[in-house]
Amino acid sequence: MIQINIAINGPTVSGKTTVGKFIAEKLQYQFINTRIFYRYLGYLSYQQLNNTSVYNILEIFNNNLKLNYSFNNITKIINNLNEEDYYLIGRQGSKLSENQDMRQLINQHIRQITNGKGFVVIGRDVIFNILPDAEVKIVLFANLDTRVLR
Ligand SMILES: Nc1ncnc2c1ncn2[C@@H]1O[C@H](COP(=O)(O)OP(=O)(O)OP(=O)(O)O)[C@@H](O)[C@H]1O
Ligand SMILES: Nc1ccn([C@@H]2O[C@H](COP(=O)(O)O)[C@@H](O)[C@H]2O)c(=O)n1
Repeated sequence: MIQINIAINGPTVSGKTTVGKFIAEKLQYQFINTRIFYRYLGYLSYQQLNNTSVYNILEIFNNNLKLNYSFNNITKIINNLNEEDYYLIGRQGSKLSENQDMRQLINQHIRQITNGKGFVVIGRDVIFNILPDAEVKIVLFANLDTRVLR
């Protein structure tokens, strides 16, 4: 069967993960949440004794990705962190995500992974920046009150 890529955008708590995983399971596609790569940047930065030197982290990140650190490997590392570390690397990832070189590297990496099709990719900038050529694009919306209740 022909495979495609499906990109899902939407604000926080709009249901991207729930819907994305559901679709991926139904179609037997692979699921990618782009945030994992930003958290991984934060993780590497912490491993380097909180060294936020952008080009140092960028090089390590690039080398690790070349060593086939797949989305699943990275997800395992991140999901095994305790709550405090998970929070800290999120903040660090957020800081580093302001760097355009970092964003380009992550975006390129995601494009490479998904080149063979058969992926559901969720995140803030998936539709417009990462996979503008995805065959199916979904923008999820839930109003603020609903999202707060969730
Ligand atoms: N259609 C829905 N109706 C009710 N609750 C929902 C619905 N979709 C998702 N939820 C609930 O809302 C919460 C957030 O959902 P989800 O993690 O899928 O959102 P998200 O957009 O991926 O969020 P984030 O970007 O913050 O990670 C979860 O507790 C989920 O069970
Ligand atoms: N597509 C994305 C995803 C994430 N980020 C940045 O990473 C930080 C960590 O992600 P969380 O969704 O887990 O908070 C986040 O704060 C963003 O700064 C991004 O830039 N683009």
